Amino acid sequence: MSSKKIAIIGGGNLGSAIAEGLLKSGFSRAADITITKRNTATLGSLKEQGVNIEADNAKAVAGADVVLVALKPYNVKEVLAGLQPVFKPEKQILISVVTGILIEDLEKIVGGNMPLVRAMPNTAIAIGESMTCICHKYASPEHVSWVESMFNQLGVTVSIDEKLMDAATVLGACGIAYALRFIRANIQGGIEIGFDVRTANLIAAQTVKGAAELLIREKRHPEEEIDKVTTPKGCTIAGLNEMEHQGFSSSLIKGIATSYNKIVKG
Ligand SMILES: NC(=O)C1=CN([C@@H]2O[C@H](COP(=O)(O)OP(=O)(O)OC[C@H]3O[C@@H](n4cnc5c(N)ncnc54)[C@H](O)[C@@H]3O)[C@@H](O)[C@H]2O)C=CC1
Ligand SMILES: O=C(O)[C@@H]1CCC=N1
Repeated sequence: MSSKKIAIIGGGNLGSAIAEGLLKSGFSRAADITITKRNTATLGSLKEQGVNIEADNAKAVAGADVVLVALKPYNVKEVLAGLQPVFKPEKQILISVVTGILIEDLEKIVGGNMPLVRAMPNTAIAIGESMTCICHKYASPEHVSWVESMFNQLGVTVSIDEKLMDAATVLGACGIAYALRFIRANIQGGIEIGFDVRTANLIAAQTVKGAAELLIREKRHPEEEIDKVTTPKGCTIAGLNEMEHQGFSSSLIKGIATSYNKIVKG
């Protein structure tokens, strides 16, 4: 368990998920987490678990060892600029999970040589199953090790070059939505061929989990595992080929490129 005090600035979808994950993993005590939001009414569940709920960002930052920014990209610069006098560059670590905000942008806002970390987790962080990509500047090996140990408690972490951060946002963070849409389509198909929605949901989700675990645990390439399922003249290859005729892989690749272009071109 860490004794560092963590202030999460922006208690929305991701900020709340991170607080949930920190509590569930046992990495932080509830009393060591402060989460902020302008309207704190929606943070009741975290409050009940003992997390400090705060509307005043400056107060939260002043009492923190680690400041984790989970604001929307459009208001992050303004909010952080207002907090500049409260930051303690020599004592704090700043972690931003904000899409498209560069370390260079953070540096301009906070000033000084504050340890700066960009992290790109996904919403599975709430249950300790995030894929989190990180990069950093001005962070000592101890800082980096602490940040990695935090995100490792909340899933799997990989260090990447900052120029890949937008790609990480698409593949890792948006990827949760792509995977869920794939599962939803499976559920819809499952209902059409006879299952009730609950059973279809369970079968579709567990099957996707099993497929992912085959890659993660066995370190295999997907096609190697697909070959084991596709009986010659069988139903799997018939269905797979029909999916490809309808543009399955192509639509996913185009969707990924579209998400990426939305980040880099606006
Ligand atoms: N939702 C996701 O799956 C992921 C989101 N991100 C990034 O994380 C950031 C947050 O995303 P979400 O949580 O989805 O957005 P969100 O809109 O749910 O959360 C932002 C929160 O900040 C609060 N807020 C606005 N102004 C504030 C202020 N002055 N002080 C304190 N709180 C304030 C809002 O009320 C809101 O609850 C974004 O930059 C996004 O790009 C990154 C990875 C995954
Ligand atoms: O859609 C978005 O803009 C954010 C970034 C990653 C996930 N959600």
